[in-house]
Amino acid sequence: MHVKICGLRSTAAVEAAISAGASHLGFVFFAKSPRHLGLAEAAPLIASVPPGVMRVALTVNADDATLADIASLGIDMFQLHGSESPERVEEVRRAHGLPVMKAVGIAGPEDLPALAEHGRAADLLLVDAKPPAGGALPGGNGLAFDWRLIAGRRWPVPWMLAGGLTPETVGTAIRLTGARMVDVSSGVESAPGVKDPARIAAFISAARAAWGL
Ligand SMILES: O=C(O)c1ccccc1N[C@@H]1O[C@H](COP(=O)(O)O)[C@@H](O)[C@H]1O
Repeated sequence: MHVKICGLRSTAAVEAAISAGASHLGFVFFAKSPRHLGLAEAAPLIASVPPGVMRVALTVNADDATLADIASLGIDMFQLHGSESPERVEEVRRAHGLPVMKAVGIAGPEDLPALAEHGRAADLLLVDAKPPAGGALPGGNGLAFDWRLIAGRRWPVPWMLAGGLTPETVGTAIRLTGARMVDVSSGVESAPGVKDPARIAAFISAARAAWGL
């Protein structure tokens, strides 16, 4: 069961995600996001995560000094959510010795080749909706894409489905795409950056039901 709850900013939200059974917790290091954490805010949250739950640091086109500072907090994986090339993904994996999940935005069939390209460099793909042109955030917009575009497709590495998922839609998304891993941020919030424990529990329960667990 692989469910990532992203954009956690408080102890209560971290505890809610863990008690609901999340496998991955995401922490956002991107100043323009309502979910952004500074290093000092993130440190105690990351330290409170029990062994066995993956601590994922989301960054957007970050440089190596920034990535090193974040890695020093004790994370398990980077989620690169900017316009990083496959070469940059490979460089980050080597420089920081951590697995990398690369987000790829999908709006139409023309976006699908990027998944195969990044699948040759990343450890994991995050198949997300493409952000609106000129939008402030490259993700976390609560936008879904047409899941039929990826139905039955496979890539060289494992992949996680994201983009506008909610407790109400995640079951259909899993059934249509065959996703074995899902990721959510705004769909389990009561306001931007404020996680709702009841929606976190409902999301994980709906995903489990779709997987027959
Ligand atoms: O959550 C953010 O603020 C964010 C900022 C910059 C890049 C990515 C971000 N979030 C990620 O986007 C996807 C989809 O989010 P949503 O469920 O549609 O809100 C998710 O993986 C978040 O990790």
